[in-house]
Amino acid sequence: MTSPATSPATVRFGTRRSALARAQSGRVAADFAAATGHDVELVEITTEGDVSQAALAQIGGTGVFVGALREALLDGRVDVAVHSLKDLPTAPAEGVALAAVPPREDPRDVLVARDGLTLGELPVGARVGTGSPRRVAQIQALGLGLDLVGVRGNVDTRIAKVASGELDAVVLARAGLARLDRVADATEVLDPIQVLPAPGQGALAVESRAGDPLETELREALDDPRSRAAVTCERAVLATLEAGCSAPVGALAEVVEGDDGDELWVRAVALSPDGALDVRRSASGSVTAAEEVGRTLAGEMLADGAADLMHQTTAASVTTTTTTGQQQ
Ligand SMILES: NCc1[nH]cc(CCC(=O)O)c1CC(=O)O
Repeated sequence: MTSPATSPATVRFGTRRSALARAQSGRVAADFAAATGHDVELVEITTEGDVSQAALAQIGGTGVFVGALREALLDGRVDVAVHSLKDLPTAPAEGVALAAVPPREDPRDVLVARDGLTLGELPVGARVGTGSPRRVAQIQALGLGLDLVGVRGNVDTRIAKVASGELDAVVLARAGLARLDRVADATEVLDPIQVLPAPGQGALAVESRAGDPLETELREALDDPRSRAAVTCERAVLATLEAGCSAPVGALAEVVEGDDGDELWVRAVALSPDGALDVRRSASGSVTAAEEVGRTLAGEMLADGAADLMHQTTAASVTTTTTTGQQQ
């Protein structure tokens, strides 16, 4: 996929340095090369999120992964930026076009546990690693008495904490394992009825400079309109809730065949950080109105008190359980 001599026609794909990012960008670049005949090249860009050991929340959320790649795109060091779509802030970026959303991987979360265990088989007090407030809240809500432990680091590092016995289990995106050929490490795929994935999980964002002729080429070669509609809907939920990528919000939209053609189905949840309270909603609508469907759904969730939930501290959630909660 890397061409030895850089000709003007070589399209440079920016990637973060992690194994997952390189696998994702490498696949997208290879697919683009196969579809168009362009020479392609991967260019590694180091981001603040890769070098900082601080908790992601303290350095501005997962948006830190995205900013450095976009900078490289805008100043011409690369022609295309590939991100995990769930890491993109919902606010649009000036000068940057979402040229393609390739076909999405299975968006669900998985458990990687010792001894092949499932969530329900883990004993009370078992140590389960995740750095995601969304996963923490939804797993706490199951009432299993698990001890949720914050973890950072790449997929390998997290799984290694189970192998070493430091943790009993970790929760990860199935898509990340799939892209690293490690799905076999998963001991349970978490049902979205219990744990809804992050908006955009399992999908990639392929960005170009806005108006660059490459934008059209990338769309034609790589874009999957159904995947794009689903993530557009999910991100509209997130944006309307005014929740960042680290908020305890899950959303999953799926395109299903209805009597009159494709239909969009979406489920969403907003939780208090401790999972004690939640607001859950679902809706269906036209694929062509994906953003509107998501916005309307989130509007209903806000009317049900979703904003208060997400910003609660643990103490506050205890005192307001009977008044604002919709525990289901
Ligand atoms: N939070 C970081 C991150 N960003 C994207 C993925 C996985 C791939 C994806 O969801 O598309 C992961 C790891 C994880 O959540 O396990």
